[in-house]
Amino acid sequence: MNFNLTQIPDRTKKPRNHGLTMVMDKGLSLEEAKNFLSVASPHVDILKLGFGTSFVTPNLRQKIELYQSANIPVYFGGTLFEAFLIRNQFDDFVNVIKDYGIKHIEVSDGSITIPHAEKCGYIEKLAKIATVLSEVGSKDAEHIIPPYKWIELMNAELGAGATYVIAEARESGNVGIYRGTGEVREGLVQEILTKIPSEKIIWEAPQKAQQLYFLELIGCNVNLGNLAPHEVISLEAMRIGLRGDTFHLFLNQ
Ligand SMILES: C=C(OP(=O)(O)O)C(=O)O
Ligand SMILES: O=S([O-])[O-]
Repeated sequence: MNFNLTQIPDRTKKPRNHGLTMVMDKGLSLEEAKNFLSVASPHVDILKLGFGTSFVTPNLRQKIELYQSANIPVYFGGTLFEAFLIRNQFDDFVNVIKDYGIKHIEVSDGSITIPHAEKCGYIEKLAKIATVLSEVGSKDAEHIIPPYKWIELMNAELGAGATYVIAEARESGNVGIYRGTGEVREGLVQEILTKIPSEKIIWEAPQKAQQLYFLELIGCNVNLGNLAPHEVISLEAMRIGLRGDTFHLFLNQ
């Protein structure tokens, strides 16, 4: 840190196993990615190349190498996994993962329906070649999953070999664990936390009010995901009580 300030809560240190900030890159140029890393690298734990952008983005290999050389694991958004799956190209997906030297994989069913035993089978298979993050929740706002079901799904996916479960919100933060307005489904979140350790959950929380909710509920070392690249530094300040919203949260602890 740049100068001495007392009463700053203890953040876990990189490489962290909790307190993670997961960032979504949905199309930064190589130069933008370099600039982004020059300021935010110490505060980025994992980087998602959002949805199908990897298929389209130029310089994909260099971008992946850039993040990896900064010791930041990269993975393809689960939507890409689903895009391969629905085209019966699971083996091609695995080959792409290997070809690009990717070590983290998201398994999701946000856009398609996969029988859950089958989803767990993919998690089990992929956990043999990489660290699996599995996502629970639908991208369809009409598809409401009751809390007991979220818990069942998360437990089964962790049991199948996922290292983390991601709680769906999309980039917009208005599905899954949130209402259409972006408001947190608090009962759902609190019920999930009675059964699943918070260290194992990455909460997608693209909006500031959502990040604040989880910081107040779980503390500065909550795992948060779908951060926009330009908001990483401000999140880090907010995590440790250096933004108006969290100013009093960690004082005199
Ligand atoms: C970007 C993705 O996920 P989400 O919408 O959950 O952020 C994705 O699935 O690729
Ligand atoms: O696939 S997306 O846009 O969440």
